Parts: sequence; structure tokens; C-alpha cells
Amino acid sequence: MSKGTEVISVSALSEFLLEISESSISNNGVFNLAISGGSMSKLLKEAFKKNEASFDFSKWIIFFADERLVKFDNKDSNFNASNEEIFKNFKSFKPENIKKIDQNLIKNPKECAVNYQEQIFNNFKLKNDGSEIPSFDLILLGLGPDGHTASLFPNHPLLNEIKLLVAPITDSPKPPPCRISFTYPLINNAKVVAFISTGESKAEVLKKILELKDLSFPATRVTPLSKQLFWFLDTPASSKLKSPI
Ligand SMILES: O=C1O[C@H](COP(=O)(O)O)[C@@H](O)[C@H](O)[C@H]1O
Repeated sequence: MSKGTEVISVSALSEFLLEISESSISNNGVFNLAISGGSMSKLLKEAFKKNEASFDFSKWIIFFADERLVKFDNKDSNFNASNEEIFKNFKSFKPENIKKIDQNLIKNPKECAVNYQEQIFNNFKLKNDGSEIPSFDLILLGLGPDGHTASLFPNHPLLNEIKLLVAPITDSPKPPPCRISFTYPLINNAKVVAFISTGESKAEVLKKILELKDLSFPATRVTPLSKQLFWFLDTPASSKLKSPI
């Protein structure tokens, strides 16, 4: 995989996921992945169907880059969306490898974020003492039309968080208001970060992010230390770029 920011057709997502998961599994025995909510679960379902027989989902460990603090059976839950589209359809994912928020903590965003951050450190067998930041093999992010990603929203104080790797948010401008989210230090420490963004509603903001590098949009500030950043777009989403897909 080359270094730097690459814009690629979403039709190549399945092959990308296959390559990166196979290489992580052959190096470490598992594939540590974080996924997002919103439209992503449907796009992942399509990508998984394409090479279904080749994916070794039993070795995938999945976290959520952000989660809405609602019950798992609520349609707003990011886990729920992934469960309906992905985990119910691809049976070889191991339930214990799908890392969810603690449902008992949804009324306490601070505790919920602490608990989820702890789950991440445990998974990576690292001490949560500030000395090391876990490094996901891949973090898959979505993009809102306002330029938000995960639950990092424009002009929100969470954009400046440098201590917490998973932070609570109680005033999300997009409902539901209470959520937890990966912050930049964790996102930017991933080995690879890839955005998946489709549809005409994202075209304008994508131009501002990818070509004008407008830092007022939270997604622009995703700059992995590894320099491995990918954008998977479809034709409508890329329509306002100089070189549309
Ligand atoms: O609220 C959220 O929105 C973003 C973008 O969602 P999309 O439906 O426009 O793709 C998503 O990535 C994030 O996980 C979610 O909580």
C-alpha cells in the first residue's frame, strides 16, 4: 500500500479490506478494526458479500469509532445497524470479538467512555497509564454533510481533546445527543485510516476537505501518523472534485 492520501472508488473497497485483513492476520493473528455507524453498515455488507468466501471473519476484532448512547435494540444504535446488516448475515464473526459499549452505562456517558477505552486497552494488552496509544490495523470512518466524522463535530471542544482516547459527548448537534467517540490521538495512531463516503449530499464538503483542506471540518484533521489515509467515494460524492471517480 502506498503512503499519502489516496482517493479510490468505493467499488474497490472489498479488495482493500481483504488485503489489509489478510496482512494483519498473517502478522498478528487477528485483524483489529474500528467501524462507524450511519450509512457505513450497508456499504460494508456489499463489500463483504463480494468476496465472502475469502474473508476470515473469525479473526476480526471489531470496535466502534463512535456509538450513540441508546439501547442496542434502538434504531439509532451504531451496533444495531451493524448487527442487522453485517453480523446477522456473516455468521463467522465471533460475538465475543464484537466490542460493544456497556449497556448499563448509557445514562452515564463519562463512565461509558472510560469503560470503552478500557476495553480497547485490554484488547491490545496495553496498560492504560498514558505511556502508549493502541494502534488499530484499520479505522473506518464516515463523513457527515457538515464534515463531522465519528462523533467529532465542527467547533466542538472534543476536537481539542488530547488526553482521552475515547471521550463522552452530551451535546451532539446530530441526535441522539449522548454519545462516545474516538478522539484524534487514537484515530491518528491507527496503522491505516479509511473514509467511506457516498452520495451527492457529501460532494460539496468533500471538495472543501480534500481540495481546500479546510480545517474547520473535523474530517480534515484526520491525519494518521502512518500517513496511510484512504478515501473510498462513489461517483456522486466525488462529482465536485477536480478528478471525479
Ligand atoms: O452520526 C454519525 O454520522 C456519521 C456519518 O453518517 P452517514 O450516515 O452520513 O454516513 C457516522 O460516520 C457516525 O458513525 C455516526 O455516529
